[in-house]
Amino acid sequence: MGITLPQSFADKMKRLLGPEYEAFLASYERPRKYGLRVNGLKLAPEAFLAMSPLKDRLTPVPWAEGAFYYEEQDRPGKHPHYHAGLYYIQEPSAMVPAELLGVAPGDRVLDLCAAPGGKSTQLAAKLKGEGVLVTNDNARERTKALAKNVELAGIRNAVVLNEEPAAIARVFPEWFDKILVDAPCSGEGMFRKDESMIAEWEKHSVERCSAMQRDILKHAADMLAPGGTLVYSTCTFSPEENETQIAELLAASPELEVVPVPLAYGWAPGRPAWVEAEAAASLSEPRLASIAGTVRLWPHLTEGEGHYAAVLRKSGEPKDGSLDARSGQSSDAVEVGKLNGDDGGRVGNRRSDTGRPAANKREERKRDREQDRALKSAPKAKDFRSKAAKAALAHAGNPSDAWKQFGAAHLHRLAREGYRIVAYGTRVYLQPAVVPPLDGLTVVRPGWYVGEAGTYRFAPSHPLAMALSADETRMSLHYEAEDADLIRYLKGETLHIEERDLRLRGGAEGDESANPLPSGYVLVCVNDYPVGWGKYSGGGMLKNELPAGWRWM
Ligand SMILES: C[S@@+](CC[C@H](N)C(=O)[O-])C[C@H]1O[C@@H](n2cnc3c(N)ncnc32)[C@H](O)[C@@H]1O
Repeated sequence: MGITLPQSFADKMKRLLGPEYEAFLASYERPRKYGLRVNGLKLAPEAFLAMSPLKDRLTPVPWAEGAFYYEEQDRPGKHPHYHAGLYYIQEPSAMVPAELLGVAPGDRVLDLCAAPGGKSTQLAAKLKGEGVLVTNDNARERTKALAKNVELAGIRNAVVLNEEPAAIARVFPEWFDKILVDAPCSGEGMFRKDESMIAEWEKHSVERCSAMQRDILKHAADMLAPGGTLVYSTCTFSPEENETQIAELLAASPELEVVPVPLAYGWAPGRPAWVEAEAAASLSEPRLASIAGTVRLWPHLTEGEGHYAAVLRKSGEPKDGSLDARSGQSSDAVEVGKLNGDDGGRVGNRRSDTGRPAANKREERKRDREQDRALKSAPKAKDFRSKAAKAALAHAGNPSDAWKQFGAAHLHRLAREGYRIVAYGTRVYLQPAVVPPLDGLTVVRPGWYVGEAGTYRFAPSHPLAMALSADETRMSLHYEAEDADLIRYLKGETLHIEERDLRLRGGAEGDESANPLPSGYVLVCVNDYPVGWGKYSGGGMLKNELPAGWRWM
């Protein structure tokens, strides 16, 4: 066998599994499974299959919407479709918890232990842009990857936090319809996927993880609205982190009950008999037995790595009646706040985030300088903007106005209902209107980061580009995935374009005069899906606006 399991782990599994142990052990001889999940926020699985070079090599993961197994050599992370956020690479078993949560458009959803964001992107796709996703991780560094994945996936209705669950519970008591606790765990189910997890396991004991899980679950239960659903999941086998956690939660929260997971695809029932004695004694016989309704994914029985999941429901009816009724009113109110733990809407843009060698960064800076020089010497298009439009651009001071002016000039029928504009300094975000004040919380993203208001111009953000559709912009440029110019764009280079290739649309709110094109921001797309902004000022040269941290390396 390629993998050497820790002896104490092997002994424990042998004791737990009895005659099944040999089959379990044999699963370590088989290759791990690779999965990707099509981003339903951007396109349907059929549309993806119709254009993907992988189409004949993908086979469906039966338990997740738009999910497929791929082969190791396919390397889907190295393709323009990946840079357009058309799919997320995710281990197939890890897709189960978000499927079990039953999220529907309009729900208030919390992903409490979310980084790097695989399940958040899955949950957001189920919201279809309606309702809100609060996504959190208590590890500051990890929230950078979380925010970046939220933005790559084009999620508009997410708030990203970097907090302990107790602090979030103070702001959101009984507030969420759906909560996912994908808990930090000892990772025993991941030994085959990632051997470094074995060393991690030796560091993070089952006992230490159990204590963390108990604390997280307690606060999660406090944040669940009456009638709401909570899914608890781990990627470990140890009963202390699985069935025992659920037993303790049921004992502490009489209003929670297990919703049995239907068994299919080789999934196996949870094991009430494995609950530790003290926890078992604190439950009535039927409540203890109900833990059989939780689910175990064993690598020898199903096509994925080891996982555990439990679905729990809180008794009672949702407080304010229909979820739709609570979806919030649109508002133009501007809130000016300070971003705690601010990484400035530039997660992908900060040098320290890239983890790349200094030589690469020097090259990038050199390329940027060359690009600026080339653009300065290119012939300029006539500036057709009216005097009033130019004056309006020097808005000096109000970030909200700057955003609106940008919208009038560059966007086309962007729906804004259900969002409020929130300004943190000069940065502008659109926040789902139902979100309460986030005072006292470490906020990584208070909403959809749409751009930054400078004194004379509004710079649209990369996350704005990633969450738009081409139809919502006034100018877009479309490439096939194989086009060498597209790869050059993704590498940060200036492009030479034919003006006639720009696709133009009318002004926002019917205002065709705001900015007679072609001049200004262009949404660059692979097929119909955005990969970033370019800036066109005539002369056939498109300035590359892709932030350094988002480029193809
Ligand atoms: C299994 S990972 C989450 C994976 C993630 N759900 C995904 O699908 O990409 C568990 C996460 O919990 C975070 N975590 C650990 N303790 C936490 C706590 N007390 N509150 C919130 N998050 C915590 C860890 O930093 C880690 O990112």
